[in-house]
Amino acid sequence: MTSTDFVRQAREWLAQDPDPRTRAELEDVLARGDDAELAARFAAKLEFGTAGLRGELGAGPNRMNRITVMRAAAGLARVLGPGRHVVIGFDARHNSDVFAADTAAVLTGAGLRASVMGGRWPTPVLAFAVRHLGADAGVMVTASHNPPRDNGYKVYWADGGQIVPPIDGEISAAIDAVGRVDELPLGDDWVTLKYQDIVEPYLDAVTALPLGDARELSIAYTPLHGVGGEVLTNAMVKAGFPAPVTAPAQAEPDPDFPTVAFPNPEEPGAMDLALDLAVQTGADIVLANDPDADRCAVGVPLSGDGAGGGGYRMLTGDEVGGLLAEYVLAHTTGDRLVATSIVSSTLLGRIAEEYGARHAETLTGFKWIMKAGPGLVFGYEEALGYSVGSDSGLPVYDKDGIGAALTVAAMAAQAKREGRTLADLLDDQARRHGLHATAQLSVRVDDLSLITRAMARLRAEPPVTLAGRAVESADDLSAGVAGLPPTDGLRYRLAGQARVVVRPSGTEPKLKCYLEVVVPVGAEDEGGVTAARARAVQDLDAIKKDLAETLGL
Ligand SMILES: O=P([O-])(O)O[C@H]1O[C@H](COP(=O)(O)O)[C@@H](O)[C@H](O)[C@H]1O
Ligand SMILES: [Mg+2]
Repeated sequence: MTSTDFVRQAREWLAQDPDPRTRAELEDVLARGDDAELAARFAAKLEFGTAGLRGELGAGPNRMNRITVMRAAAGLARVLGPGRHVVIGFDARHNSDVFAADTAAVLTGAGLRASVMGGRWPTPVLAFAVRHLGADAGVMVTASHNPPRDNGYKVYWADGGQIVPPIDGEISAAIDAVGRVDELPLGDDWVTLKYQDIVEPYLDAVTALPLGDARELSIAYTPLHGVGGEVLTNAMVKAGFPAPVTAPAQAEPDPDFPTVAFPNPEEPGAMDLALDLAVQTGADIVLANDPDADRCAVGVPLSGDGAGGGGYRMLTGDEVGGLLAEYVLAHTTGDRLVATSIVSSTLLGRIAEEYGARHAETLTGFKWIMKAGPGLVFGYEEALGYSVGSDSGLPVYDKDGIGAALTVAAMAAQAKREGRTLADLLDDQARRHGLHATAQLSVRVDDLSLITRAMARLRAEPPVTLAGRAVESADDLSAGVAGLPPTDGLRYRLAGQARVVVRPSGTEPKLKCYLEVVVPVGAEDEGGVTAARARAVQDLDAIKKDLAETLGL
């Protein structure tokens, strides 16, 4: 396409854009004759990725804006049809409330029913609401943990899980068939859901999870400037825990996330304030939610006696996933399924076997984990996402940072009562199954083509060894392996039970490499778990270093 085509498209865009800010921005791009900027906005469009539509705010189909959102809502309306009921939630990001109202206006204008959250509540509240209200679909306006300039649109179906193929494709096709947004009929008769209509029932559901009866625990917490604070605190108090001490500078929702480079507990530095707070208050554990509170990060004291004076370390999502899996399996009965993604730890399979439960692996993304099969009582992924269930099933068919935080607190309080810590429970698991240690190498790029080229290079010249370990097998996930749908990714199995998966992120301009090593735990007089941990760190670092060189990014 030529720059003249993009100029024409930009003018058509301007003629229907209801937002004066994006109009002014696009007028400026046109006035400057910035062809590269026009192409970045008009040469592609946002597509449903790992977690719905997600992208930078701004004018054009490849950006999040009122037109993109109204078109998405119109597409959704066409697939669902008149009379159907959609629940809509939104976080505290720039324009999230406007996008939620636009969605409700388009849906009701098309003859559907819409219920809109009356406050900026967590994503799991929306996921819960879809099932609780018996709605046909849900929309959550959020870009989760992305930088402040981004926003996004998660779509849920009647089962309360995020959409997967073929429904996402049907909605995309319906979006493509939408004409001008200024010709869409708009309604204004939607229902506003109050706290007691939906957050209260959500709290009833998550506090009904098996949480034991130990409650003595001091928690340092941060919602990372997102929407988790109020609901998490209320959930903890309702369950009988002391209210967590929250990092004051990050307690209230703020779309600019001023104290962190990236509002993602996985990113370096994001947990600093919460970790400082834990040291000051001598907390037993550190908890964090990502800004839409569907993720949960956990930190534990470094010193063996559980006192915080020696500082804290953040657990990996796989460590928390392993602990939660065992907790859920110990508190449920019957034929149970636990699931994780292919980029997460293989330890889950071992734990499942120990408890006589079934185990499944899915593609990355909670939308897939929730579709793992019947009898699912627990799902998790390394990216700090967990859905915790009980004998009566899962309260939320998506990851739930609040339900996970409650369960982690219950586990930590029970351990504390027994004079132990979560770190001790991790050591127990390592002794039984070998130390399964995971790490991530993630490279952020400005130019997405660097990722495409790196993947192509790996396919053309697969590594033969990594950190001195032979690559025993290489799977190209784009061919669809082990019955999984095809996806862009490569999986290497290395000598000595190590594994590496490389894939482009579906939510951010990043290439992600997921590493796992399994280190046998020797006798205590040979150093036991401590020695195995030291060895795992060395092994993971060595693989990371070699991989970084191989990628050349
Ligand atoms: O943003 P969230 O918290 O919803 O999290 C989303 O993105 C994560 C990272 O995905 P990717 O590796 O493709 O960037 C996924 O693991 C997760 O399932 C998805 O819901
Ligand atoms: Mg999130």
